[in-house]
Amino acid sequence: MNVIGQAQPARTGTAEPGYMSGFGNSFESEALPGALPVGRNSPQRCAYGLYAEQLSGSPFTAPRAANERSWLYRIRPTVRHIGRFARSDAAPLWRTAPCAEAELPIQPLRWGPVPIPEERLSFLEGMRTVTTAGDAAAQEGMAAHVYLATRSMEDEYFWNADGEMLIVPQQGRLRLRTEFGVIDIAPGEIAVIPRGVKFCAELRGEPARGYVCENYGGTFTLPERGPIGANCLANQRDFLTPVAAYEDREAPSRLLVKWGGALWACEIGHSPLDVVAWHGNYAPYKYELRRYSPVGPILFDHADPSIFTVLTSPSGTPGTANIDFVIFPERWMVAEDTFRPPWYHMNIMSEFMGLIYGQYDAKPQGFVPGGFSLHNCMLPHGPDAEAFEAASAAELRPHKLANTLAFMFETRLPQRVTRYAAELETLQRDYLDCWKGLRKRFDPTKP
Ligand SMILES: O=C(O)Cc1cc(O)ccc1O
Ligand SMILES: [Fe+2]
Repeated sequence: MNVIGQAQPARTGTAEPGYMSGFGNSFESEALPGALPVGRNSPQRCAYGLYAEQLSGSPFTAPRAANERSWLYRIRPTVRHIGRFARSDAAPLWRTAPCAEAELPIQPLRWGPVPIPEERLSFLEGMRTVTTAGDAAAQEGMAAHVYLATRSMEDEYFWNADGEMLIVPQQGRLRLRTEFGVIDIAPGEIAVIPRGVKFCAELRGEPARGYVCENYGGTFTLPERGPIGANCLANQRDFLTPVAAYEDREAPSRLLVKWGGALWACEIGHSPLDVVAWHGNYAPYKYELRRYSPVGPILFDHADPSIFTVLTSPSGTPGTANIDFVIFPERWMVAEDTFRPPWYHMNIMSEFMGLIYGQYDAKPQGFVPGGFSLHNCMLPHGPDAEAFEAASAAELRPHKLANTLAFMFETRLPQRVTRYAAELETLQRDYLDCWKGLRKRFDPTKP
């Protein structure tokens, strides 16, 4: 589906969000009538004196299904949105793989939520890396971050050359002003900002906290549905991409770029969010996680959590994800003669989990909203003793797991913990004790 966005008057940092629906579409949108060239990408002279610029998210020669690019019609080309770059320490706790600065004993790890400080922190300044995996320069792997934001970015803009950013708010709403348009997100929603797309993050009310998966590898896409068919899980039409909205703003501004694991900054005299029209399939989007239609066991057994995959970042090996973004949403539990919570598990993939709200069935205590856990490659995990006892004794009536939303960033690559995470006060040094109560129950005389 292609939708031409509503024409919007020229505005300066005040545009309200408007969206087009679909996933991976060839979208087109213009904020001024006729700004988008018709039937061509590079006219000799663009309307309104705009410059044409292509943004390539895949190599030119990527197969059609994985080929991603957009054409942007803008007030200035990006070469005029940069100046003399100098290293910046604006995000001192942001780390990039490979990063081997800390060593914790191998074991399952869990942290309580990081308190939001009084200090004024922008979305970038408040980025704290918890784990890194792979190698950003090899374009594989990921980093899991927590962000804490107590102020809006003002006349500050950012692009990430190292990866795309999947933003998972846990508390507080954000307005993301991007080159492609404006996206609002709140807890329960996610947004994806592709690699190279300029944006700034503003608070919409209370201070914000959430998680970010920085994806160095293949861009997130929808998983195959296989025998599930054409519907359910994350449906394409529920993904929303913003309509064009530009800023024609002349003001002393700072542009920050994360490139090669380092943060760089330069001073510029205007907003780089100056795209008046654009078309293509490489663009930011948002998604309301409550729209996810879960499919699961309706007679017996607990299916692999891959049935709850929202987005997947492919690696070169089919079926082996660079990252799976998986959620554990509200759902009915109906399986008969079944231990319903997650089973005990060891996995070649490495599992970073977070909780947006509610309670997670395998960990009724200790895993709290805003907290996170890491069950790394081939390290055991599973329901705590309390969850095991309750699930083993429960009367198996249909039961709704309501008001709960946990998620997992699962990667084929082991995740290394940063020094920040290793030294974090909320690291639960007694995490292993949650399984202590799993006493020996074996009795060879009682089949
Ligand atoms: O709880 C976890 O750590 C994740 C998880 C979920 C699930 O449904 C099955 C196995 C598993 O490890
Ligand atoms: Fe697991």
